[in-house]
Amino acid sequence: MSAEGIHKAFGTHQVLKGVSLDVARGEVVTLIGASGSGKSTFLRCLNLLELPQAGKLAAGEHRFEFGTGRKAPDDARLALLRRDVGMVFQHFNLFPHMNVLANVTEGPVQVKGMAKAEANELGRDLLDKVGLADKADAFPSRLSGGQKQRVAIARALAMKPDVMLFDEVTSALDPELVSEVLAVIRNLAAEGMTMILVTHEMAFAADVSNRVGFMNEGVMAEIGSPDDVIRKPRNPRLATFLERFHQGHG
Ligand SMILES: Nc1ncnc2c1ncn2[C@@H]1O[C@H](COP(=O)(O)OP(=O)(O)OP(=O)(O)O)[C@@H](O)[C@H]1O
Repeated sequence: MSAEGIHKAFGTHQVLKGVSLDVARGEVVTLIGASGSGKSTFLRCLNLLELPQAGKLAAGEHRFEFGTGRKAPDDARLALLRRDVGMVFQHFNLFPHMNVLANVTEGPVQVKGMAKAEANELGRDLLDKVGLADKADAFPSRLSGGQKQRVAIARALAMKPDVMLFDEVTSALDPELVSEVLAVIRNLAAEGMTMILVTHEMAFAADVSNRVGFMNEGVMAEIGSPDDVIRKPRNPRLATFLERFHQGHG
């Protein structure tokens, strides 16, 4: 998928100042940067949870262009895009009144009209994939945060997206639960899923990403291999960010 020249302002606050990103099929790209640099906003622009004021977006056969005088895309087009560009959030937002399997099958049944039996089979396969085969009948309130987040990942995968967006999906978890969620993402990467992640897990980012982008004050200040961006940064702002980061997470 690709985004070109994405601009986004909230009121007078220009949060994204022309951000571009091209992600190849099967590629894993991680976005890092200080709090407020625009990482989440950019990610949300990639499936149009936020509508940019200017820029272009292309994902599979979906094409959008934003700018003065252009009409906002209608809900039907947005829904079609979001089928193909799945997203997992910091907070899992599971349906509390549905068991785990129903949470996973809700999308395929309601949005895609998949037959219940087929959806259940798909849902069980996906729960198996995220290590929760034995939790199909459990309700979300009985799960740990790490388990909830793995259900949320299975739910997003149930739509068979071409691209997955992960927005700080381990930030709300107790430290001991982080690795089980990262392991699921790592497996998806190994299977060739195209993914764009925002994370503060720097070692994980260095390990799993094909490329890492450093966002600073609403621009993509640097993008390159994990070696160039995380391990041997040359950009002084990036070096300062990483130094502060390591001090804070020492
Ligand atoms: N819906 C909104 N309305 C107004 N301002 C917003 C909105 N969403 C984000 N912002 C502002 O945009 C700026 C960038 O936020 P964003 O969440 O994209 O940053 P971030 O780099 O992801 O930071 P963090 O690492 O803290 O999540 C912040 O100043 C934030 O307050």
